[in-house]
Amino acid sequence: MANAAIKRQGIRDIVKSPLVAATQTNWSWRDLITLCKPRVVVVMLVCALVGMALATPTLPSPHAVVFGLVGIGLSAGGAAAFNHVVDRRLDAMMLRTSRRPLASQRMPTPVALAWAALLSVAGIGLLLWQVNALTAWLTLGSLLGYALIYTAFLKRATPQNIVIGGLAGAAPPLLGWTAVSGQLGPEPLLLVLIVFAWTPPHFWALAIHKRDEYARAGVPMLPVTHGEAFTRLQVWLYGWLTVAVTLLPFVIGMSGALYLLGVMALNARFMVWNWRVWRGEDPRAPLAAFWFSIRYILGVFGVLLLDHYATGWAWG
Ligand code: HEM
Ligand SMILES: CC(C)=CCC/C(C)=C/CC/C(C)=C/COP(=O)(O)OP(=O)(O)O
Repeated sequence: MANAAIKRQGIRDIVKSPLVAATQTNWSWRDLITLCKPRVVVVMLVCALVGMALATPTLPSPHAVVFGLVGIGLSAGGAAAFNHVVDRRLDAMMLRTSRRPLASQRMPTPVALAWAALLSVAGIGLLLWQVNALTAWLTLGSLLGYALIYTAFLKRATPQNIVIGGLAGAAPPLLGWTAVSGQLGPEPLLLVLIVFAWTPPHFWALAIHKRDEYARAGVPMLPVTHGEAFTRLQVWLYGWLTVAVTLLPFVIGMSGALYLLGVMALNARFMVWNWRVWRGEDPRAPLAAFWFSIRYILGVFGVLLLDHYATGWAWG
């Protein structure tokens, strides 16, 4: 009886082998959207839009805004789809990611690969054709930075993976800025620095909550390699770094008093959550801090935008 069960299991394994799975077609069009990590990309596009607005004292040209956002969005979606392809086996080992189209084997890998390539070529091509070469090459750098350097190498190699890889995710405000102005400058680099400093508290809060899953899958995230207490301290310290960096737009005169007030209120709540993570007394704090971090980054870019136009109108 036991032998028969083992045989049936074996047959199930053969049926589910990668070769057979590659011919499965029970995926839907919605899976193509899932591959793009749409909610992450939308927040990135908000950051890019703020970069566009801040690049000029007047309103940015609708042409640069529309083609810039579509090009950056397609490229980021393509990068995310490549991440699903590269990580498909790893994603299958973690509950949070196991239902993804490739991890669950409901979509053949070549379909996802073709989709990732199509989005990426369309995105970079559109930026080259309708926006400018600088934005196209910087976007390509971010795409490769996330899809290749972070996903295929850093993620599996070092607990500093998200710190270094965070540079690719932090690029959108700079991409928005160059799409409108065609040039680099200290201001857009400061916007990148804000997202860059925010990434560790954003991600490590979640990684603390998902520590056991990462450990089982063998991914060297900081709570796995250096323990939970050390990671909680890092969330607290990078939280302070983020606070310091978010004050710089006011310090260098890029943003006004409205920004300062807004960002101080956001920083206070952000640090309350990071403090709760650091203390480690509330087991729900890391996940709550992770979700707040998303509202926080939207809030920071929201007040940057509000301040830019409010100050502009006040000056007439
Ligand atoms: C290397 C840098 C980053 C890492 C490692 C990271 C990691 C993660 C992870 C693991 C999740 C959970 C995803 C899920 O369960 O579906 C997540 C969610 C999220 N991240 Fe990040 N992130 C990074 C950068 C960013 C950036 C730059 C932004 C936007 C500016 C961002 C915005 C979001 C949003 C909006 C969500 C929620 C998605 C949802 O609701 O499903 N992340 N991040
Ligand atoms: C062109 C451009 C702007 C590119 C940026 C691309 C992009 C969508 C970056 C997202 C950052 C992110 C969610 C990382 C998590 O990856 P993970 O693999 O560690 O998380 P997972 O386990 O949820 O897949």
